[in-house]
Amino acid sequence: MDVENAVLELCSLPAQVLWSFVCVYRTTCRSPPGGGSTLLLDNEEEETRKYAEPLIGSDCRQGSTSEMADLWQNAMDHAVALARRAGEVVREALQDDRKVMTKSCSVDLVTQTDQKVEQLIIQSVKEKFPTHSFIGEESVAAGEACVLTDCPTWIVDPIDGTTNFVHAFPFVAVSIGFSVNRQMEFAVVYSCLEDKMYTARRGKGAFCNGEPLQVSGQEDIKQSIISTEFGSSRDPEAVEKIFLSLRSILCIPVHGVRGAGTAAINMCHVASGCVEAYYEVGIHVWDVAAGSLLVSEAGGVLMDVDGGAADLMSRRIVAANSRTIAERLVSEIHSFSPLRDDATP
Ligand SMILES: Nc1ncnc2c1ncn2[C@@H]1O[C@H](CO)[C@@H](O)[C@H]1OP(=O)(O)O
Ligand SMILES: [Mg+2]
Repeated sequence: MDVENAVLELCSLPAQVLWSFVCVYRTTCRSPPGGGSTLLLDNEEEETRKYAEPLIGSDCRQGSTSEMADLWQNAMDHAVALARRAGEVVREALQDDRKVMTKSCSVDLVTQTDQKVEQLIIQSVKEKFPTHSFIGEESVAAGEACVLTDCPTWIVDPIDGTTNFVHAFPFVAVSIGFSVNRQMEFAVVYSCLEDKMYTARRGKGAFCNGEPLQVSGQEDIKQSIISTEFGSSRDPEAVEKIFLSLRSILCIPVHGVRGAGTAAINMCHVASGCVEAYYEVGIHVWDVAAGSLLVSEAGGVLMDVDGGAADLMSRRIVAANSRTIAERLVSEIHSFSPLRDDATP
């Protein structure tokens, strides 16, 4: 059962009874050693107690239930602080020469700053939340598995927009998504050169620097801006499909096609309402995990490029202000299927 729903259902019980339930739940829901999902973990004890305690002497039915049930606020606060620190490192690195290396091909770039920022984030999270899992762009590039389990998982792109960073093109983001039971719980995208901190918490809305975000209300694709990227694949078949899609969409016609050079910021633009939709084939889970929650919490929809359910591991995404715009886009996209992020080698 969902932890938060369980707590909500029990909110009419006296505080002492509730705390007993929490202790029993903690004991009974642990995974067997070495496998399975973990619902409540040692380091969440503090959070659990924090949100149970306000019940004492108060009637939870009068308003504090959502706060009480938010078990992950402490982790989210930590993610925001880490993203801000990572952003400082990125800004400082822009003052220096950037040594550029390549990964899958000559236009898939990485710098020492990508690696340094990912290490900074992962080390800090490991100290504070030692039982949590990670999927990090540079860790996967170094050979770690890219598998999403039910465990609390930090999905980290230390620099989304590395090509922009290398060229000092001013859209660079630190992207941190957090999932539990394979569902996004919170999202932090820090656009560090604009100093914009985008945050979202499941069921509680999306924000930029604390201001609530709302997707555009535009339902006519001919009055819309669509964003996408060319990505890093130069495989002729993929490039052909990318151009066919772009041509079809441009000639609907739409008001314009844009691309910030980072999937995370493109999705923040959808959440903010200045772009109606973003689509791309070839992205990775770390590019879109946080952005997906920002879009849905701002009132938008997520979809596969063929119109099915969005799948963060599939390397295909449509993120739109509405189902109408998403489905219209899908009808113009020439889709293809890159190797999934969780494909077994
Ligand atoms: N040459 C390139 N041009 C555009 N995006 C690229 C790219 N190489 C990799 N990407 C990645 O693909 C995503 C969507 O285009 C971007 O967010 C970017 O994430 P990255 O900077 O974290 O690698
Ligand atoms: Mg990225």
